Amino acid sequence: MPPLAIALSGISKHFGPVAANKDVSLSIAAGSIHGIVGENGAGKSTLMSILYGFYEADAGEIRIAGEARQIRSPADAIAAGIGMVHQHFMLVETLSVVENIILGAEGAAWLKNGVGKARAELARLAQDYGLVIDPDAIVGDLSVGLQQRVEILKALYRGADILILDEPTAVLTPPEADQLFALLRALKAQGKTVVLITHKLREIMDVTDAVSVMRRGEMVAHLTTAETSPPELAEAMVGRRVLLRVEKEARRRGKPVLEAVGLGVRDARGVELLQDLSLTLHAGEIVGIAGVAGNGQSELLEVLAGLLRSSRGVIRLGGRILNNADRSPAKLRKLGLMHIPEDRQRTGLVTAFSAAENAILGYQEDTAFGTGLFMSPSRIEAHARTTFNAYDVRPPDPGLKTAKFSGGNQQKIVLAREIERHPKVLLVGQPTRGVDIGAIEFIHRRLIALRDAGVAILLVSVELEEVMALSDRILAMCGGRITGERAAATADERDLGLLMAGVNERAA
Ligand SMILES: Nc1ncnc2c1ncn2[C@@H]1O[C@H](COP(=O)(O)OP(=O)(O)OP(=O)(O)O)[C@@H](O)[C@H]1O
Repeated sequence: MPPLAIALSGISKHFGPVAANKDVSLSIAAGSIHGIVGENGAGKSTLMSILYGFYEADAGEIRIAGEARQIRSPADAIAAGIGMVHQHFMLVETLSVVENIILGAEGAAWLKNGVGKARAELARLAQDYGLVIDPDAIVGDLSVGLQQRVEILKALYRGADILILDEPTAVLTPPEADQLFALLRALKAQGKTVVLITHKLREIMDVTDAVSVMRRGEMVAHLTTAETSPPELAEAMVGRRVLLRVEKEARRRGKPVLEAVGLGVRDARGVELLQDLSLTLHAGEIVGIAGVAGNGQSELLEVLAGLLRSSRGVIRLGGRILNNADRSPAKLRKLGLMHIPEDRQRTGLVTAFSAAENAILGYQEDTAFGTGLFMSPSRIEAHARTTFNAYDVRPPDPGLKTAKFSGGNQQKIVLAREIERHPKVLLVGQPTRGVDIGAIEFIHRRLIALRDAGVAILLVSVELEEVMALSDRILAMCGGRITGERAAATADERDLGLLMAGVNERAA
């Protein structure tokens, strides 16, 4: 038997009435890449937070490299050789890479001699793992992929032998994800142990040696990756068979509903983020946007949703021209244009509010919930209970603060709110980010049902597979422009990849 890097036994953790971990045991071989999968709210992050000392377990034992350890704080975890890369990075954006890496590790002396030592160490790590990065770059100026690299370097700098990554690819573009996996393999080759939480079964199959499955707080399966398959994993996670592809029938689209002609958007410095962009959304169709993140897709959604002003161009909704003043999100909602924003934490939710309040955010003036001082808490709560049951939000507790829900369940609260308001036009950004596969299946079905009912849907997703599966038409974007259009039924990945890089072979 190879030595175990991590052996957890009998770990339990309650949050009030919620049993987030129930008598969980987990063994991870040293020098392996070990995946952890499970539905939203299954308890994956909680288990890893216990291992990293954010939470203390109610019961159970932690052994690291064979030795029983009390881990009461991240400092204890770091001392035990554990590093963690969180879903939301914990870097100081105004500091440089090297400053971030030594921050907290070197005490007050870092100003004088810490930097020199850290530079040498960074150069060594760059050499060993191909982790090239400019030590003097300001972290806030780096892409998300590079910021994640800084987090990994930070853990390695502190001597981590075990690296935990919580949904690391949720925020990465596909090429960045490939680079990350190359790095994880290099870490493994050097004898490090990697724990990877992800919802993407493709990633589990690609990169892990073994995988553990959690369901409703319990560990339900430990499998060798080479001996399992995505359908088997999906079934173990969800407790039923999951359809891993989208089923939709061809439909004839209706009249144009939303039209944009010659749209332009500039940032504060005058840089053009959208250039001369035109598109038409028809009733009963899903138009997908394919593009590498950062090529104007986010701005397109935001300008159509009234969150960003256009510098030029015309937007027509239901045949009527809307000027900038007509286009506040509240006015657009009244006209039947709903928006599921890409970033649930920043624009989708107020996480300090209760789940019931978030479930009506933006629609609080609906008289169904009472008016003004006479808002009806019982009606708001009943509304939340109904939608949470329909969308399987866990726990289905309207009074719980939204920050206390797992990421995927927060996403479901936003989706339910916008989808169930009977939109005419639905703008959707990253609908399944951080969402488990059972819920993805459900969300995809809801979107197809909306389209079949005549809703015009614009879909932005970094998952090209999702864009190809859901859309009727695909528009590729590069550099703030639309570089080509394809019917989804005949689109192929290579051709779309070229369009996303700005090359239109068919037009050439
Ligand atoms: N600080 C907290 N207070 C109250 N409840 C919590 C807290 N943290 C987690 N929970 C609850 O514990 C359960 C497990 O959550 P956890 O974040 O571990 O799930 P997860 O498997 O990581 O989910 P996801 O895939 O959506 O990230 C959920 O029901 C969640 O609402």
